[in-house]
Amino acid sequence: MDGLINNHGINLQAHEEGKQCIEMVESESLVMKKRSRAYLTWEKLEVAISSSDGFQSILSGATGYAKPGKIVAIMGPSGCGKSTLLDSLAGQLASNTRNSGRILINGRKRRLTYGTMAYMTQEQALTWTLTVKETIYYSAELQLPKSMPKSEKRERADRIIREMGLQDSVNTRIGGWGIKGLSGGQKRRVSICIQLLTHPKLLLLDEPTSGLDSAASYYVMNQIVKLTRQYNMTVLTAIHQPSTRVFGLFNNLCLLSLGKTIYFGPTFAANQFFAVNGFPCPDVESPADHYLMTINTDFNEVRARFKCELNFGCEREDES
Ligand SMILES: Nc1ncnc2c1ncn2[C@@H]1O[C@H](COP(=O)(O)OP(=O)(O)OP(=O)(O)O)[C@@H](O)[C@H]1O
Repeated sequence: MDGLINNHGINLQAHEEGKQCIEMVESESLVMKKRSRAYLTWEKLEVAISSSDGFQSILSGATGYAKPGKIVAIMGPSGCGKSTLLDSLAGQLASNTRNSGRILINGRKRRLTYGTMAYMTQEQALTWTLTVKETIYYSAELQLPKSMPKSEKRERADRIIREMGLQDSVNTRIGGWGIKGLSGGQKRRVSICIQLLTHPKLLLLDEPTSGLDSAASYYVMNQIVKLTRQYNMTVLTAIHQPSTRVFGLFNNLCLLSLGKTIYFGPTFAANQFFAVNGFPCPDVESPADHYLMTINTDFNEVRARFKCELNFGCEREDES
């Protein structure tokens, strides 16, 4: 890992990889070859909300990329802008916001439409009284094209149910208040199944493991990793305090704090990045927890050292 981070604290590998990714997707010939995949880049995203004093920034200069077959984890303290980043990428910002910046798919500005993108928000609603099978079959009926034969829709639904490990619960009701049904982890998996029905090239997940214990979180994320590779999907997921095992499943980390990118780069290099910049990671169970703790407790120091203005990394104030 030597040479990964220069003395400005810039994560060189991530920087290079990001530049290459942007160059690659902007090459027309490659776009043609890779058109069934989604290379996503976002540059200098700004989001502000209208308030009584004008506009207040909630996302500032966010830049990053995501590649097919890989998962980007978006992490950071509560309220740092994870959902806002996902909403921006999905083109689903609330009407009281103002935004700017560039979002490119395969090097081009385009609307993320049916079949290209699926977005599982935190408030995914399921109908308590339906069984798993009914839920997925109805969703397939609603989401898949009218021209697709019913038998094909059901085949696809059955396969996704198996892939998310729900085959033993197909006849169980979703459940809720007063109705016994699925566990929290199984409900999250049903929600993910619904998003996967259209075989999206780009999958955005907002806290797919919220409320789950570490074993259930690992199961859910591991299934997502397998499907990401199998279908060559481009996946971004916001996640809170993943265990070391879950953290190890991600390819890239986008760490936000107060709407700014503290780190963007490979998960394996995050530890070294923080160590080089004066925040050595002690021998803790979860390095991801350590980064978050650092940001939460030493926030002023982190802000003083990092200007957080550069793409794909941060620049140290004292060396710029
Ligand atoms: N449409 C909106 N109107 C007003 N405030 C908003 C809006 N969208 C986001 N915010 C504010 O912007 C900040 C970032 O919100 P966001 O939901 O992106 O954070 P988050 O990192 O996803 O938080 P959590 O981890 O708790 O889900 C919060 O302070 C939130 O209250």
